[in-house]
Amino acid sequence: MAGKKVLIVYAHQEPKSFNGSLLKIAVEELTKQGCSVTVSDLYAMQFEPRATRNDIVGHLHNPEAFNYGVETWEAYKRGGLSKDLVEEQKKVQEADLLIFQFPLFWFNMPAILKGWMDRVLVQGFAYDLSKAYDGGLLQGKLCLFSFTTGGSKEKYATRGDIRYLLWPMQHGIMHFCGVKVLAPHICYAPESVSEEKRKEMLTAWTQRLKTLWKEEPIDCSPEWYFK
Ligand SMILES: Cc1cc2nc3c(=O)[nH]c(=O)nc-3n(C[C@H](O)[C@H](O)[C@H](O)COP(=O)(O)OP(=O)(O)OC[C@H]3O[C@@H](n4cnc5c(N)ncnc54)[C@H](O)[C@@H]3O)c2cc1C
Ligand SMILES: [Zn+2]
Repeated sequence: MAGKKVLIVYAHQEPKSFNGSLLKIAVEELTKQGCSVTVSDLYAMQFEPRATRNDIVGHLHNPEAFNYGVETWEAYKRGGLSKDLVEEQKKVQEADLLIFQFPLFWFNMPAILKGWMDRVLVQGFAYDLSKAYDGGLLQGKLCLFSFTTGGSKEKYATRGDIRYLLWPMQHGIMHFCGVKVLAPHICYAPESVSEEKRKEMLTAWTQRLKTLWKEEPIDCSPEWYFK
């Protein structure tokens, strides 16, 4: 929808990859709609995934025993987070929609993207003690997890519901921060299917993006994942 701001957090090393093609489609289609699109290309940025002392500029709240959660919360309040974190938080703050684009690694997101979650979604910025889930500090935003797998759709269907692995990402992270969750977009086994099928999957993503702003978020409750 024209005027909407979208942040795509992208975790693939290779622009010619299938994930790279999905990213390109999203940038082109959303830009065509009049959205302003920002991409955090984590590998290209050499994004630091480790949550360390380096994320705090200046003095520590408690130099005797380092506690990452407490230190980043305190640093956020006094404007003492490292520059790369402040930049990512600004992008999140401005966005109406966050799209995460990645290949599934060990039933989860790649470490570089998990590191983005660990470091950017700081207490005080994304949530607070009494402000979590529907009351999270990133209320009013939408998110969408778009990922590819190695395993086929059929294998995932027989081995159990893929929704289980969405629980920590969608509910544990995004819903916790108050973000509403759109249905995930999963491209199964792009390495194994035919060229024709790959093209079909790319077209389906373009088509979905065309009506994305009309979608209702999922009911991100335990029932959606484990019923
Ligand atoms: C550490 C690790 C852990 C993993 N864990 C899991 C796991 O738990 N579960 C699981 O299911 N999988 C797992 N995988 C597999 C992984 O999820 C897949 O390898 C990945 O999702 C494939 O996506 P890709 O973008 O890298 O594919 P690519 O190999 O980049 O792309 C597939 C094919 O699409 C082609 N292509 C790219 N763009 C286009 C285009 N525009 N038109 C047509 N063709 C195109 C490419 O040339 C390539 O031939 C794991 C992999 C690793 C490395
Ligand atoms: Zn939820």
